[in-house]
Amino acid sequence: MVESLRGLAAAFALSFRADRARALPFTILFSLRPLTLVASAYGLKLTVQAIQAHHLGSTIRLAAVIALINALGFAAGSVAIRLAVPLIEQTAHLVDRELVRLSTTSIEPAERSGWLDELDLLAAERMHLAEGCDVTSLLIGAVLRAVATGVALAFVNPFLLLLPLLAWPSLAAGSRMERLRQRALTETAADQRHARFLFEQATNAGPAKELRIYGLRAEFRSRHLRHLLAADARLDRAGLLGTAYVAGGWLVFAIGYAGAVILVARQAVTGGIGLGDVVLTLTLVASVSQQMAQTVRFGNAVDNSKEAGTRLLRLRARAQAAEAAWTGTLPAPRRLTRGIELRGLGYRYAGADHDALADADVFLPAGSVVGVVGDNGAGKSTLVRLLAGLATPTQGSILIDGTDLRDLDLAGWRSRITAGFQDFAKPQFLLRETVGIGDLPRIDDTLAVTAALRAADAETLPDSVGGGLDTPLGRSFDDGTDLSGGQWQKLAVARAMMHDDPLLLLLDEPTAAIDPAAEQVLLDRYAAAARAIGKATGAVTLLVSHRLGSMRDTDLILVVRGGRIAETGTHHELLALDGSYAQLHALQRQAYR
Ligand SMILES: Nc1ncnc2c1ncn2[C@@H]1O[C@H](COP(=O)(O)OP(=O)(O)OP(=O)(O)O)[C@@H](O)[C@H]1O
Repeated sequence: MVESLRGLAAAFALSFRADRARALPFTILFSLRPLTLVASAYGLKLTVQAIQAHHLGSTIRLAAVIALINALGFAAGSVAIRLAVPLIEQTAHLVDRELVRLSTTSIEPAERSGWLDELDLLAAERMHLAEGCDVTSLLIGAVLRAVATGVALAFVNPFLLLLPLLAWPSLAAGSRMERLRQRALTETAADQRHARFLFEQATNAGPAKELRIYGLRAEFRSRHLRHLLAADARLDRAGLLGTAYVAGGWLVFAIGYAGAVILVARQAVTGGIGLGDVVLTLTLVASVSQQMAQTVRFGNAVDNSKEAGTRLLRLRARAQAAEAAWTGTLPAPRRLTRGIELRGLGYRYAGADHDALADADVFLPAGSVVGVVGDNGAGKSTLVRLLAGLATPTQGSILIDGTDLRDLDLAGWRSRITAGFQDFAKPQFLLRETVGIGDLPRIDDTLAVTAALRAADAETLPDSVGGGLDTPLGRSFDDGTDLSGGQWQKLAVARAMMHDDPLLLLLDEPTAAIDPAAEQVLLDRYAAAARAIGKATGAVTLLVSHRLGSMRDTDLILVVRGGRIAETGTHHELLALDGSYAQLHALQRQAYR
């Protein structure tokens, strides 16, 4: 209960953060507006009494006051609605910014798939968060109206106070219905995610090609449908059960409503109350039922916002906990003098039954270029993630010139890393920015961008795309130029060359999309640049690759197998060892002969 109220408060607070100037008057107007209905019913009672007493002056004055109250209520309602639209839009923008922030937390929570499911659900519920202020004001208004109605009815007959209580089951049923729906949504998140990924694969130009060639359209359609149907069936079951609860709740209220009308009619006939009280009671009782119908309808909206707000708080807490695991504050060294040591290093993903990396003990000397090879799933990318501080070790440690990486300030360490990945980003920016973001302060430094492009064997790219460095890249621009996979990857490598004083250069399969001739040129240039940087700052370069040809000139090679570092040495030492590296090397030589 407390947790879900905190969720609603979090959703409510978002609107105040997004647009306080609109949120405050909106909340006041929308919350107080329902009170005008109770005030108007009370005015009606006084008017009937004035008519019965034949006071024309009082009757006219009271009628004028009722008209004024109603006009105020109407005006408050229309101003609030005008404020609501831009307020919800502004809040939705803030929610989007928060979603981007959460999905790019500096350290990923270890349980990544659960984390991604929650993020997906929150993205789908973004409008429930954006409407947090709307529904909270509605709730405050409903509570104020219920209290005022209760007080007015209690003066007529204290038993009438039971009526709002009898409305409770239908409210509780509405909220139960929403909880059932939310549980069903959480339980079907995996099916919905599968369905969405299959849909994206089928509708995305690149992957859709394979679907056509392999005749997979029917297979994809049936798998997509299977996941959708599984999710729908579970949601339908929750919907049916919820509807049964709500119908039961309404039945209880209908019985109470009939009882209230009979009670007041009896009291009036026996002379217990006057006509004014009858009018007051019937107006308020009718309005209670109307309010209940509205509250059940909007009760779902309140529950939706509560759920979305609770999910937001949960995700914030998980992101915070993951980031809090990194407590270091020491600045990164200006240069590496000794190197990087992996001491008993290991990592196990949350929920996994085995270590992705275990007992890694190896020293990477300052200024060296280190190659990492191994089968798919051996643990190479996990090592890269640990070195980049994207995840924290679950075993052992990484020592940077003798200092535990976790004792270093994360942002400071990251500012001294460059990285190029196989699954590189395709930012929809100008060409110069696509490279320049590798070192944000120098995003517009033409000389630095050009040098980085040269180091990535991409110096001719700006001219070949036609618009030079200022060419907009990507399909999100009207006049944007899309690049080939290899061209995008060269820009990712160029980004990794923007920094001029890194301590660690990470390249995880940086040339997978690049043709062999261009790959050799790129790796030669990259290695030359990396060695120059290594001389200046003692930087260690880590190159993950399946192509052993690119390992020949490295200073040290780590062969990773089944999450362990199985062999270490130079290319020649490993060939002489005649182990798995030598076997792989022989295999690749045969393949390329
Ligand atoms: N997010 C994750 N959650 C759970 N397990 C994961 C996750 N990412 C990777 N793993 C597991 O960790 C192990 C090591 O994966 P890793 O990505 O480090 O391998 P890799 O050597 O880089 O493989 P590849 O050459 O295919 O890129 C694998 O068994 C993989 O299934």
